[in-house]
Amino acid sequence: MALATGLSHKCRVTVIPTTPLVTFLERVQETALGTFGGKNFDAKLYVDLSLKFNLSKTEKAFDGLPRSDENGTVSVKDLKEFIATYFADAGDDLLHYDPEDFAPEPEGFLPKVKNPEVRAWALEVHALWKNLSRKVSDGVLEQPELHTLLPLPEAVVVPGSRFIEVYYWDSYWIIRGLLASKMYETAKAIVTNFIFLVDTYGYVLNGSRAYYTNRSQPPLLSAMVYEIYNRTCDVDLVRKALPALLKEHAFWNSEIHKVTIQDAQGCNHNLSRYYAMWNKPRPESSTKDKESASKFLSNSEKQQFYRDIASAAESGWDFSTRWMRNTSEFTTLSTTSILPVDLNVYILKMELDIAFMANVLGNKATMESFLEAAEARKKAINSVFWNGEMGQWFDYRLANGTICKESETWQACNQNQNVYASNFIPLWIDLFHSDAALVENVMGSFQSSGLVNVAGIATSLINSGQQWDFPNGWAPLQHMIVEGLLRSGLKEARSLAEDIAVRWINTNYVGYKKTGAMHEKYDVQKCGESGGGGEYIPQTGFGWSNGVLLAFLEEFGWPEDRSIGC
Ligand SMILES: OC[C@H]1O[C@H](O[C@H]2O[C@H](CO)[C@@H](O)[C@H](O)[C@H]2O)[C@H](O)[C@@H](O)[C@@H]1O
Repeated sequence: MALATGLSHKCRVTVIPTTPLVTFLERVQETALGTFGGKNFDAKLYVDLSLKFNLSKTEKAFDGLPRSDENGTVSVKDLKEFIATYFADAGDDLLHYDPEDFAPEPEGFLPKVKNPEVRAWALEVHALWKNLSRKVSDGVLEQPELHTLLPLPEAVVVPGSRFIEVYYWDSYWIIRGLLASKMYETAKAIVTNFIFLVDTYGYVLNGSRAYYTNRSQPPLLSAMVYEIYNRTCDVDLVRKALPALLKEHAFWNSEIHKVTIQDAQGCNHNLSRYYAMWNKPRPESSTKDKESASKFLSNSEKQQFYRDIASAAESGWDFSTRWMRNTSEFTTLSTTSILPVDLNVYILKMELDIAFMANVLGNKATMESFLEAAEARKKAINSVFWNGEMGQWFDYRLANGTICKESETWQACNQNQNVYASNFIPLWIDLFHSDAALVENVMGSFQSSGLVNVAGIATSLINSGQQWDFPNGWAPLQHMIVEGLLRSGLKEARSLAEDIAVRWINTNYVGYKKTGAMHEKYDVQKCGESGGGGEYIPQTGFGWSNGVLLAFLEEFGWPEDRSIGC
């Protein structure tokens, strides 16, 4: 249940309270940092622990641990013993699962991949779906209060390494890979879980943990259903999904998300922003967030900063200079006062997908009203974000802090003219391809932007040390831009798309041969190198990278006589 207080509805302090277990585990996390020190410390590990006994017994034992007089530190021996006695291992509640629709070499698998070396590697990556498939244990269903893992009805595919639960936007690219792997039932099971989350919470959560209930992630459920339907023609899936999609659409257009911008002609445009329903440190990174917020003196400044941190996590771009007013100062993070291009593209896609699905189900009224909504959002995207001179769509910064006003007047200087891969995400949507001259303008701007590097598309041009900035390249961003170029129908765009896909496949391959793993992100300056930066060590596994690789190989294939590598 959301708690809302305050005067103006735009400025309401909307917070979804967390569970007593999460609050307790944050205390354990803080103690662990004091005891074990910051080296190799992963704060998330502690909020993922599940209890062996009830919370009050565990808390009593924790409070009884001997602490040093000076700073209250627990000894390494005592804390290790306490953890071993009172907690099951992180990940014990999500069991390995053998997907029934997995075949070692499915019929019709990547028909255009002719090179035997690439084919053998693609089959290894395909086999990773087995490693990454999980099902919630019966223990979680029977005693949910002992776990921060949330019960889900069906199996899931997780990203990998520290990310041992299902994630929302990752799953779109996981599903694209599963479709290339002909694992339609596994793909549908993921969607069924997300429909369950919408039914339960009103939106799809960032991930399936009690500490993620205060926010969503880039909304791609409709895109998942659309892709699965295109392959399977499963009308029942569409019938089950449509009510959840309508609910999700309402969530992203609710008071806290919707912002109205008035253009120079006096026309109002509604757009959406990220807005986490939270104003405290993120439990999975509580110790880090407290440290970052320590420079703020007042409670209300701290609360706003925490909301902006959680909202950046909601954007999937955690963290990036995109959300900072001063790109060299993390504490200027102001996610909630930015209207993001990509979020509005995803919502526009949701509107088009809903119209498509309503048509499949013969619901003409819904179809028409969502086509109208999509047209209005396209107009808004072009009025507020588009910059013809630069050939890009720029994020729009709301004036000074979180918007509390009903609407704001558009000003050119509020477009954030820094170059980000997200400035080109509208290309992903067919609606933006109707004007060939515009597509050519965007393509030229993209090619000269500095984003296209030897091993793929960089996230930005700013090397901030944050993981959603230069020199990192992320699979989802490669995929949306490549697919957008491809769909534009221009011949040169197709060859640029293929060129980028080949660079990406090469870097994935060399990285895999060197380390035996697929990586969460890559360094686009050096072929075969994984990415870095950010608040946790680089992860492997990795759901969306595997998905994008298989989707690229399915689309472009690999000729027998083309060698692979850098
Ligand atoms: O623990 C820190 C943050 O980790 C997640 O974000 C990153 O991993 C996700 C899973 O691959 C991915 O969806 C996201 O784009 C990454 O930045 C998590 O989603 C955050 O909420 C969390 O605070």
